[in-house]
Amino acid sequence: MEKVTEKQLEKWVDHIRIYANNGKVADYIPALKRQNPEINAASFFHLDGECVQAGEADYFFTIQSVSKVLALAVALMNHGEDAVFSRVGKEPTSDPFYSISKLEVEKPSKPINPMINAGALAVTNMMSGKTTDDMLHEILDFVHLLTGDETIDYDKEVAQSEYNSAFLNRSLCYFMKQNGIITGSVEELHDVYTKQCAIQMNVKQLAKVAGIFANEGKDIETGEQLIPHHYARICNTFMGTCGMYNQSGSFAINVGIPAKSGVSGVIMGVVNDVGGVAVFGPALDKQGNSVIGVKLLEIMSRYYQWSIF
Ligand SMILES: NC(=O)CC[C@H](N)C(=O)O
Repeated sequence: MEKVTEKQLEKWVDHIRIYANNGKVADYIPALKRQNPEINAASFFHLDGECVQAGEADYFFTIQSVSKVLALAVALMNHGEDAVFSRVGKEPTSDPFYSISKLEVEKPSKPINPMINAGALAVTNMMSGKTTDDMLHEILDFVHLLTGDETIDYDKEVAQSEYNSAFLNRSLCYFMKQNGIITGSVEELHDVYTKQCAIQMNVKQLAKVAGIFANEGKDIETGEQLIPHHYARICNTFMGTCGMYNQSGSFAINVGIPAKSGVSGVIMGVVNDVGGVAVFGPALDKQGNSVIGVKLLEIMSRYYQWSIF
């Protein structure tokens, strides 16, 4: 298969810039509203270790919902499949990521999957640490392990801004607490969740993380199994079926790779046995996915024939 070259990537990133006009920066988290819609960046991490990038590849953004995949991997490694899936389902949904409706109608009342907010909150509630700091560090330590970069931290301003305004997410938690899906303090859970969403990375670091999911959970340089293969597969499957929220179906048709987006405007994509891709551009479509991110992945998938279908 032809390799992704920096020259080609630069050409595409330049070409898709204009599509940012079709979207809107997320504004329900006040600190995200300030993001510049013109910024865009992309990176591809090949499984032979070569990393190419284009645009503002050193720009740090918060990973937001991409953290849902990482927390899920940690929860699976800590507790195993049965425990995790006793608290969260495995099915896709046509509801938006912040929806509460299925919690009320589904019996038993567990969140439909771990890629929507309710499911992710239930997963974060499974971190083993005793204090909120320990819980956050389980996720951060995992990010450090995958990237090999211990300087990665969270953006305090974005975390605080979401913490101050996340009333809908609190409602999801109270609903789940009433139904025995989560335990403990809702405020403490929010403290951890908003900080995990505010973990800061650039596209190069995130493309490397995606590369590990594309490499059966193994470190790209050393081959060390960082995530058990079966759990990496579960994460990839969730990305493939639910990672783009209620756009996962059309994304599967148009792109056809496991991917996870976040409302900051990031998308992480997994090209199995080939490499990991990360794209950033803060203007979002109606479903909350980066407009230029989706566009770029459509172009790349078509050109390199990445679709798994
Ligand atoms: N789609 C997203 O990226 C959502 C993440 C965001 N922190 C929230 O919970 O609303």
